[in-house]
Amino acid sequence: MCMAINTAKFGFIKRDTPREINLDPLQTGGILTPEARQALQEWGDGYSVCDYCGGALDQIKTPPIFDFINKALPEFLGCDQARVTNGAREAKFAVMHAVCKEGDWVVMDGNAHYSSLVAAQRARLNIKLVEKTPAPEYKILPEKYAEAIDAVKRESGRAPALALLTYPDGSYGNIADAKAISKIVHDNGIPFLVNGAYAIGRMPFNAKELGADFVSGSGHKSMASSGPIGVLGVSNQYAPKVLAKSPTNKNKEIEFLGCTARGATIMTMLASFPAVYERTRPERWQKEVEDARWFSGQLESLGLKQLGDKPHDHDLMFFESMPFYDISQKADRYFLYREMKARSIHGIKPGLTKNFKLSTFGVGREKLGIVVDAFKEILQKYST
Ligand SMILES: Cc1ncc(COP(=O)(O)O)c(C=O)c1O
Repeated sequence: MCMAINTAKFGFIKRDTPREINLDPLQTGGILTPEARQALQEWGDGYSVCDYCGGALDQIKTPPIFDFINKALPEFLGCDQARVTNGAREAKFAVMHAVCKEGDWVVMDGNAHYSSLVAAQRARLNIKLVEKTPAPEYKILPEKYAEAIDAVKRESGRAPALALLTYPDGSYGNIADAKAISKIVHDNGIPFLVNGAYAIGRMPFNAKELGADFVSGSGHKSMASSGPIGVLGVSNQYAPKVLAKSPTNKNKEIEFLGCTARGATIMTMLASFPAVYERTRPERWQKEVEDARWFSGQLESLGLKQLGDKPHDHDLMFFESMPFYDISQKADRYFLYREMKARSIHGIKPGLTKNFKLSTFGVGREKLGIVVDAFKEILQKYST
């Protein structure tokens, strides 16, 4: 018998997260520009971008998706060709699936995001993680790629089919020497994928300068876009494999199942692109780095400890926060979340007190000062 579905809890739902100040690493670079917010409303109907379809997403001339994907995006990424995907993970999977075969090995940094591992597993690859240095730095050193490649050769009798670097990584915001890693990887005849989910759209980034054959980026994480959307850059050398077309449906690229971000997501990316392009200029990024370093110094003066690269070169930072952990032993583990929420500051996960990640991207010195004061007030309140 068919039961009637109770729909009472669905329909329009207001988001109640206080967002006066947002420090959530997953969100700071994805906050929409006013133009993207407008685009969301304008292009929100299903396949809205397909009014004048040219047979494939990247061929649509009106709106100017063709120009974005085939002209602006390759230039922005510093690579020969580009596509949009449904996320950084889909870009990584497309590369792995196209250039590796089942049972091959992929070498990736020990700070790699879970989505890199899952993408490799979905492509039925074996994974060798490149060792990181111990706490508190957790650095990825180029020579460790050589060691991991040699280990794969020894254990499997063949070279890895792909190497991946997370640039920067999503835990500590560490920026490894991609150029040096690229040289080692290429000297071993291995193609190189740089996952720039936290770089592309935030900071200056150029695939060719880093020595990458492929790059992946995340629109919802770093390009002020409504998710899910990502970007993929590929060199001409590997484009025939990654962008191969279907023998039956000649317009459709196999790795993207024909078309990817075909609606409001791509239109928010286009809408934000002028602002995103501007914010990645070196002088703008330098200000972000200075803000991050200032914030790190302020928190350290309160007894917290920033792990990872120091001085830090990115807005994503990991803090060990023992003073808050000590308070949680007397109060409860949600006290910090509650106190921050009461001040309309979002970003520290509920229940975390011993350590947490934060991002200062786009927050600005004034609001970062408010956050520092909030931490001070909370420490004082519970010390009495
Ligand atoms: C370093 C890194 N890469 C990739 C991803 C996944 O990005 P996407 O959601 O665009 O697939 C994340 C998500 O947190 C990440 O931290």
